[in-house]
Amino acid sequence: MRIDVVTIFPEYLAPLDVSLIGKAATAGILDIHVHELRTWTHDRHNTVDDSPCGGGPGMVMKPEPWWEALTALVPPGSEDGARLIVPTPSGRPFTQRVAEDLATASHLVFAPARYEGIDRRFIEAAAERMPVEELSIGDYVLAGGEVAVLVMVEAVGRLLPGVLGNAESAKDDSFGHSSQGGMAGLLEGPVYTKPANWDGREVPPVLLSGNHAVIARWRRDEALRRTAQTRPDLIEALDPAALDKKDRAQ
Ligand SMILES: COC(=O)c1ccnc(N)c1
Repeated sequence: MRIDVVTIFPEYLAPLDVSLIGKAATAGILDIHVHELRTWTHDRHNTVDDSPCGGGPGMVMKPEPWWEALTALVPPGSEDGARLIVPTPSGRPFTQRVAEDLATASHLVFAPARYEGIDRRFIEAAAERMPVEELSIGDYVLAGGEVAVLVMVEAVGRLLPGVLGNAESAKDDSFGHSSQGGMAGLLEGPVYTKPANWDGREVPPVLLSGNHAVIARWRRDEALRRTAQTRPDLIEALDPAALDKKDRAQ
């Protein structure tokens, strides 16, 4: 997968060079390129923004530099498999399922905006050439979309084959939200490791029983319990077929 990020703060994306995403890039699984938006400006001040039409506070990012950047990174005729991702608080929620969908793309271009956002006409023109996803990482406003790009690249990148070692395989995501396996759509329950007794607190005996069927049932019950307590909306969203009769009895 090729990833292009266009930003006026390239240094914000430096963390992409470390940890698993950095390893994936080194291994050639991810081909990540960060670009300075001002590369595609031509005036003396490298202007990327201007005052909002119709008045109002702040500044709006001009469409021209973004359009030139997108055209350079996705030349006409090479749109197949390319998707433009625009991080914005007014986008649809970025979820594990969205990450799994984006992981199927061959080319992602991220357009993190600063200020009050990007002139709408850029989004509309881009949507005539390739799928455009306006995505939010949560219900809060950031100074810029770069942090959201880091979140999305990590969530998507870790799903690509070969990025995670077997030990951390994404198909058994241990922090919930995986849409695979028996925990599909549930939050993960509590996890434990050695010692069996710490601070006078015992590991649940079932986990030491060696009975894998009973352990799997206990883990699913705990996942259901935590999901019902923390995110009852996820229970509502569950496919009824995914709940067996024991679940329904709960
Ligand atoms: C400027 O971008 C944001 O403020 C932003 C982007 C993505 N998700 C959010 N919740 C905020």
